[in-house]
Amino acid sequence: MNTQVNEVTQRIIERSKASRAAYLAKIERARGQGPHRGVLSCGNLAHGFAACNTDDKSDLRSMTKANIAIVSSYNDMLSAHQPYETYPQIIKDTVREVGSVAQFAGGVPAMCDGVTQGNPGMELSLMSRDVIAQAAAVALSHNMFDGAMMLGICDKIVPGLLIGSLSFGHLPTVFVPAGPMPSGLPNKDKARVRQEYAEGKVGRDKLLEAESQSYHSAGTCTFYGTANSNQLVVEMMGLHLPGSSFVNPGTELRDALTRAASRQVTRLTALGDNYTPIGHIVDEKSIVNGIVALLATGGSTNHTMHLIAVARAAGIIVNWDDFSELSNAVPLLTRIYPNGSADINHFVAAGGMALLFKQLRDAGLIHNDVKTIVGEGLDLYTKEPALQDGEVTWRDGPVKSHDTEVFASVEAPFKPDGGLNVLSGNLGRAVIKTSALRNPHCTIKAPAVVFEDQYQLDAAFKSGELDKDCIVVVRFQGPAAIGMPELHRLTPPLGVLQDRGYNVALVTDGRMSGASGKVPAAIHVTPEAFLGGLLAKVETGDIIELDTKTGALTLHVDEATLAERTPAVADLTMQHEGMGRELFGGMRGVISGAEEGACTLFYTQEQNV
Ligand SMILES: O=C(O)C(=O)C[C@H](O)[C@H](O)COP(=O)(O)O
Ligand code: SF4
Repeated sequence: MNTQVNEVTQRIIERSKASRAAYLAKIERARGQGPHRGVLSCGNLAHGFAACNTDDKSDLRSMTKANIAIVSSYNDMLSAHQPYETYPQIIKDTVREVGSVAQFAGGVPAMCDGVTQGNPGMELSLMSRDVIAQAAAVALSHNMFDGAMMLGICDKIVPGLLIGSLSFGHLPTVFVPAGPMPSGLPNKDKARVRQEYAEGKVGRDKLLEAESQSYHSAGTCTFYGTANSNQLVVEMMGLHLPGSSFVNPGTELRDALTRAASRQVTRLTALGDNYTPIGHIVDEKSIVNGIVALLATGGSTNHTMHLIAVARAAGIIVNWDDFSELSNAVPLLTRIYPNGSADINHFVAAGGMALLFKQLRDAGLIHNDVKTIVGEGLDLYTKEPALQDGEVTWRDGPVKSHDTEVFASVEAPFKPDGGLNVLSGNLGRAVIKTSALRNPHCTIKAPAVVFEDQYQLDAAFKSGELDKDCIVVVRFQGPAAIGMPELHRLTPPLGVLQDRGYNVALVTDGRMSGASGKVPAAIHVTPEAFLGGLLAKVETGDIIELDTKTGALTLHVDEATLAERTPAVADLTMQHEGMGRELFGGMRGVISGAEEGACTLFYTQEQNV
């Protein structure tokens, strides 16, 4: 076992001792005896199966058959989630074939960050993760279930479903992916047309044509953003069937995997002799395994918040120093856009999850003494799924990369580290993803140009005000201010400045998308400007230093000058109304800082006294 990975793991175990023990005791209490519907009154039960057919009713009336909850984030807005429309019936039919019952317990909302990117709706996005967690809990609170299947893929949805299902950690829970769309216009070509549009070289028609060729059918978008990072992390944590993350939708293998997942969850309930609740699968070692895999592949920076919130839901306390130290120990093994030009389908063709598990396991970079939905340890995850007589079987996976331009090796990685750094200094703490940068490190010391919302930057860019070495500061974007939107729409103009040869970087208390990458960005700055962070005192022209070698994020203004400055105050009235934003004021009021996961769900009344 890699020494650094093990040291971080032991530190997390030690830090989480009390909270993890309390969590395990909680889920043991919840476990109860026999089917959970057994504690319901006749009235509760009758309501619970009133709409079922005769067979299901008699099965549910008897306490011998497992009842499986289906929680789905289906909607037509996310290309990734559209395939889920047909899954509940597939699951119900399969579960019935093996003598149990499945009920659609509830739906959860899902926002497409691609649709809302650069628009007011994006200010609901991060908080929607917590709404999804709550909606999953509402679904499971019927307490009719002995197991659950979670249907979710994209950015905030999988983290939300993980948090929600961990609050029912006594239930065996299987996550069910639907897979990426087939490859369309390469992401790099799409990004080039965007920059040409930002420069006024092409019109909307050309831009829309490129975007539509890139995002062209059902399935997850093919860049390695937060959605695909979710799949990889969830499988690494043993909550997917082996190799199921990236099988394309609408294929026979995809449906066979959904049927196999439906059978598998019925084998894990407390009614049998292989009880495996999600609260026992998600432990300190599986969380570390997820972070290691994220780092080894240059995954989404959003997980420096999501995985902290997910771990917290299982009584496990993780922080950015854990991410940073794991990043120092983990080599970068893949080049998938934005960290390269390949897409997620190319990653699969080069070796995919089976090869990733093999390489990380053989190098001792992940813990193999973990529980999964298919048993103890991760050896089965070095296999890959294939069809045999219409059903899925697993065969040995690749032992080496089929394309070393996309998938390298631990012996000869693309970078010796995972390309995720924590910066700190008088401006606070921030994260920066270097795996997608042209140079392995970012060292910039330049004058600040300060904006208080992302839309102000357009005019400055078009006027040429930014045609220089500069550090663009976009503040009052934090969780408490306006819900911490992704500022991914800044990538094309900042990319143009970079291509013009200027040394530019972004510093913000907002966040970027998993698909962002080429422009150095110190994001998630905490404390945020709205809550007294020094960002609020930065003035255009101040010198800021950002250095991933030293980890510095420094405002070079003397203390006396800063003491005389009055912090800027942003009028956020307009950002707090319209597009439903007025409904999220309570969440903004209790949301934790970025390093605590920017989460509203662990707020306790005691905090209010
Ligand atoms: O990371 C993910 O999974 C995403 O959903 C990506 C972003 O949120 C973008 O908004 C969608 O990518 P673009 O088409 O470049 O805007
Ligand atoms: S990957 Fe992102 S852009 Fe694509 S469907 Fe999912 S949320 Fe939308």
